Amino acid sequence: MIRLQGVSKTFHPGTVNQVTALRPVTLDVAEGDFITLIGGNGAGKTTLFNLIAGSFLPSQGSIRIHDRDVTSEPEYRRARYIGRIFQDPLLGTAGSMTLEDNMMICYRKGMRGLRISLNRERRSFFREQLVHLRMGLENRMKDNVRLFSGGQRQALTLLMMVLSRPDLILLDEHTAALDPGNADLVLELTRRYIEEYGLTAMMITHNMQQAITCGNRLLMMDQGEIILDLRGEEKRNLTVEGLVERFHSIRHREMESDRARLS
Ligand SMILES: Nc1ncnc2c1ncn2[C@@H]1O[C@H](COP(=O)(O)OP(=O)(O)OP(=O)(O)O)[C@@H](O)[C@H]1O
Repeated sequence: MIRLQGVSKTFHPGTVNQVTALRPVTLDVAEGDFITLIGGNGAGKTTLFNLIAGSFLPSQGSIRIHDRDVTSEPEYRRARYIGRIFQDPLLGTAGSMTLEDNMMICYRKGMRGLRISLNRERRSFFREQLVHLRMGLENRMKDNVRLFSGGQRQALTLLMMVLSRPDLILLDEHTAALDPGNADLVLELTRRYIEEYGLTAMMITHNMQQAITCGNRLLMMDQGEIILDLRGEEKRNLTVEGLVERFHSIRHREMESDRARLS
């Protein structure tokens, strides 16, 4: 479904500020893959997401999605079929609009631009979807979203993204800014939606246990390279200690200081 061929990114090339954020990466993502992505600070995870989402152009290489070369397609066009959720729960919803209007925008996007309006039938469909969040939001459809908590907004962002029926979802530490209760809830919803709708997803996390338990494939990055790509039995049998050892045997050094945070 996605093919990155020799994709790299160097910022400020030829200057004293030159940074190689991503060394040439070749990666195939299959339809229905749920990939967890881990790695220390500055490993290149967000850069990889930015390149897939089209936030900037690669220095080298090509990106194909559904067999179409999208290497130079701008971000706003890719946003039609790529959904992205960030750490900041305020980014995914429009705070000054009502909950039902927020949902309608995404629903319309999922209908690929069909001119549809918010009627009784759709309101009741939205209400039904909100009941599944178990946050009581089905009774607050006329409230402005800015009144909601971070956890409620992130759960809503997730639901709205599903309504927009993206081909690929990019989750950039989307539970990291939430309190533990809400983080668990949003993660559980994420897993449920991905499974129920057969979504293709990539999720950056700093939590190694989460990376091991979620998804069907795990990538580990370090210094702009993908150093591990595990799936199937190999992924299922992973432990946090095993992963730390794999890192050590590949890189011949300890995992950086955030090892505690990683585990
Ligand atoms: N726009 C930019 N300009 C210059 N350097 C950048 C830019 N974006 C990222 N970098 C650098 O590229 C490297 C990789 O950064 P990236 O954000 O992809 O890492 P990451 O794995 O997501 O890290 P973290 O877990 O800390 O968010 C870092 O050295 C970073 O400082």
